[in-house]
Amino acid sequence: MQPLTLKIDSVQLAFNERKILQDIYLECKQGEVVGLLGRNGSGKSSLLKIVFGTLRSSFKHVSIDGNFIQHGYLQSRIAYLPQHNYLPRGIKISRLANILIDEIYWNDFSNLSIYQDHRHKNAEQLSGGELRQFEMLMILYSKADFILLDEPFTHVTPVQADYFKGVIEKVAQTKGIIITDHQYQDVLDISDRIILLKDGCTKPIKNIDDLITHNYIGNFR
Ligand SMILES: Nc1ncnc2c1ncn2[C@@H]1O[C@H](COP(=O)(O)OP(=O)(O)OP(=O)(O)O)[C@@H](O)[C@H]1O
Repeated sequence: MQPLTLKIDSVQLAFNERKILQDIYLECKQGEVVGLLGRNGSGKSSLLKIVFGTLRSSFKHVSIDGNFIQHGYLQSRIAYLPQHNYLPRGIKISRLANILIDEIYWNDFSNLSIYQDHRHKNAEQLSGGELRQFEMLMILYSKADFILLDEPFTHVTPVQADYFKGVIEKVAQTKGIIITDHQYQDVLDISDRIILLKDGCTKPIKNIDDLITHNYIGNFR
């Protein structure tokens, strides 16, 4: 089957007449990881929420293979890992897993020691790091064609971040992934393409020098 393409175009967002997003163009195909970088407050989370459909913008064009998507969260087309915790507190991990995990990934997920050790617990009985691991894994192993990851490496140890990078690369064989995180080296490691969000506009980044030119990172060389 041909890989699907998620297209995000002409997003316009302002808060209290302050323009946040104004010239946005982003594409992601199943099979690729697109890294979205940008300074604090540049609008990365807002853009991901607009694509997912939980934040309204004055204009947007989001489509999958030409079919307009108003609410990405419907029909499991798009899954989104927000910065904050999202799993409901009072439901057992095993029950959530049964609902959220795609059957093709069930063996990968259910054999993980973290699942074996904690499946009988509710989310509120997990440590912050354990909860974040489950939230991340349940998004990555979900049925969605496209995955949006907002700061997946924040609050996790380097070893966990490396493990997540491996899972991202694995599921990206069949899914399209857009990832943003301030651990930019981790993002560079796994991304096929990098887009910088600056002054409300998306800018394709060709190499590390572009990130220096755009003042996203300093020139330490
Ligand atoms: N509900 C809101 N009302 C008013 N302003 C908002 C609202 N949500 C976000 N903003 C502002 O919009 C801008 C973009 O916020 P956003 O969270 O999208 O940035 P970000 O690039 O994800 O930042 P960070 O890297 O710090 O997480 C910020 O200046 C923020 O203060």
